[in-house]
Amino acid sequence: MALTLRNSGRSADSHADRVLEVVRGGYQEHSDDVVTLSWIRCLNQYNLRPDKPRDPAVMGRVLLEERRARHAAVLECARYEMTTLYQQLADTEMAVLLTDTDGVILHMVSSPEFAAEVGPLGLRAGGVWSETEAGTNGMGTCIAAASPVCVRREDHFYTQFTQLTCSAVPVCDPSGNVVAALDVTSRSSLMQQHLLVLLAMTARMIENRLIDHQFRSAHPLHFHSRPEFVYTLHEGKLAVDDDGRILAANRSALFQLGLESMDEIRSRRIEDLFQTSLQDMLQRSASSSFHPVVTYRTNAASRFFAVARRPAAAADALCLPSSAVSASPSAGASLAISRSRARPPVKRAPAIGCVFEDPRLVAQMEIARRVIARGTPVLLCGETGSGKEVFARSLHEGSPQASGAFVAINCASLPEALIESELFGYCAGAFTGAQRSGRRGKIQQADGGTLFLDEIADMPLELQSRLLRVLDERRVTPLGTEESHAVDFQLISASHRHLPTLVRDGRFREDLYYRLAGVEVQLPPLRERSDKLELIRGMLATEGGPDAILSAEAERMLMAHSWPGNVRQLGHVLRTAAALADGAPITRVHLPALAVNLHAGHEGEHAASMTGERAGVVAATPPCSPPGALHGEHHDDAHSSAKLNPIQTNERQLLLQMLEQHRWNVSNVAKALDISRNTLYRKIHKLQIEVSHPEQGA
Ligand SMILES: Nc1ncnc2c1ncn2[C@@H]1O[C@H](COP(=O)(O)OP(=O)(O)OP(=O)(O)O)[C@@H](O)[C@H]1O
Repeated sequence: MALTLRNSGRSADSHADRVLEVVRGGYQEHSDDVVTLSWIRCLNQYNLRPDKPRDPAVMGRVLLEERRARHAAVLECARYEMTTLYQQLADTEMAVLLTDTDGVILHMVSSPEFAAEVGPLGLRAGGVWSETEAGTNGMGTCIAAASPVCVRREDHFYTQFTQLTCSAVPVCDPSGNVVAALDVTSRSSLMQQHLLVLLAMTARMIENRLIDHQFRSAHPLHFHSRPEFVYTLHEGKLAVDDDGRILAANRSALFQLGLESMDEIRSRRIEDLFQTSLQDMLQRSASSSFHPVVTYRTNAASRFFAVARRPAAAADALCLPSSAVSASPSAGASLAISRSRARPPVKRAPAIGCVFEDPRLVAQMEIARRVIARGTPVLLCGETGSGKEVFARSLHEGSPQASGAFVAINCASLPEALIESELFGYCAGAFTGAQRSGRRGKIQQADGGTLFLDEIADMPLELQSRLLRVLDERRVTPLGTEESHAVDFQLISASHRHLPTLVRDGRFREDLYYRLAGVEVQLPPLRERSDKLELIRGMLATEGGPDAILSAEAERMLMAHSWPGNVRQLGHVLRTAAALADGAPITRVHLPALAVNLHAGHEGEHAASMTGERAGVVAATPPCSPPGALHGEHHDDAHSSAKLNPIQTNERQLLLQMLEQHRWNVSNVAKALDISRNTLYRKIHKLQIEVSHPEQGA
């Protein structure tokens, strides 16, 4: 009943009246609705009045820094995960926030524009969002209720926050106590269920990192009832001392062992839980190259797959290169290592003949450069031959690790059995046929540089979990040895297949997908690139030699072709044409493969784009413009977006795409984006989009 009234827009004149009516109307007695309970606390316990809003409370710099120092461990473990979450959500009108248990914002990730908009509300570092200060809100209510919450617009206690929607989850320390709230606050109230799942996953990653961070001198023990879940976010994780006593456990460990709280597991021995000892587990794990080994629950038939390892601190002392040791004296070494080596980005000209002038590509490159410099992995998607590897090399060359190696591995071209040793390397005598001296794997070769995993969709499932672990821990363990090595590399992966579909079909790990796709770059197929002419001319010089000349007719044919094989096919055609012309200008007779297509005209274009769709290509690049006025819009688009910054250019493309999808009906687009028409018009104006199309059905 309270819930119905709370959500009703008709039964009270204003938001504040509605809050008062729900709380005082006697609906609260049997309510277990988290928001109603929070309203009751605000009014009855904290004496807040929804009709008397307070000025936002914001902590001064000195006090904030003191707090940050006190919460240094959780902050260090959360920063990277928060940035990754922000990039995955890819919404400029939202912020990812972390508060301590007093509701003080310790860290916030958002666009500068959104930060400027919400700063006056107190949504910034130092802002105090406890329920006692800010009434019902995502962060404060999550802490008060010690559970995940979603506080949509009118769920807020104070009217001034009803433009925002917040979802938040608690983050626990290795003792199981709530130490922080992780929150996403945005203008949109859509997809909150989905968001809560992502937030919970991010909180689990932070909690797992906290265990590693706090118990570096303990043996980590990873386990799950299914072997493929070991080394993933779903694994049970224990920290065990030299005597086999359990010091800490993550939530999954408690759940799988059927225990309720940390108190039930702390100080128990491995033998109390499993039919094995720590020493036995360490030995068997080492001889299986750290693939999970079978063990059973003590006094029960439940079977688990587990791996035990030496403490990270001991392994560091043995394996870290001296530069890394001296650069990271703190306990958080594995996190500090990658930052300690950061070098300023090296600006290099792209390789000769490498053309990237399409504004979308330029914007994508700019974004990719920025994130890879901060250690975030980049996933390149695009049709075969669209230039993913060329893009990856170019990205590496302009990155802080450009002086390191660019190490590429094609997961589709290696036999499954070889990928593992190629990636992780092996020590002397690891298996029959291994080189006597052992071999450094590609991951170690990429240390200090960039690892490029091409056709990542073809990586076998078992290896996906090992790769995930390397990415989480930034350490690699070659086959046949127990010693792990700290590694610091930039990761770029690529696929022409639609990874979310493979995830849905259970053929690709979801957690690895999210790990790889820190930022997802969609490379447009050649037929959609606005720099096609520059590419043709640039590639003619590399493929045909400096003397190769194109006749106007040949250039027209090349421009009109639909290029199902993309840039690679263009290269072949130009090479063949230059050889056939033998120094004379290239004409129609030197392009026999294209002659048919010229007459086929638009049919060819359409067929090609359909082929792309059938092959499961993600439609994140704008579809080919429909004929007529909209076509003109796209040409204009390329021209005017040159004045925008890369993020705005990207935003503009997305908005154009939506406007086209909704046949330029601004009202429908505003509805789909869950913003007002005025806000949308302001955006359209800011992003220099000309709306010459009359609204249809508005
Ligand atoms: N921007 C570019 N400028 C010049 N040449 C390019 C460009 N992009 C791609 N090429 C050429 O096109 C060919 C294919 O490029 P690349 O191997 O990067 O494509 P890919 O998308 O990685 O292909 P696959 O999906 O088959 O791995 C290469 O020979 C490369 O030289």
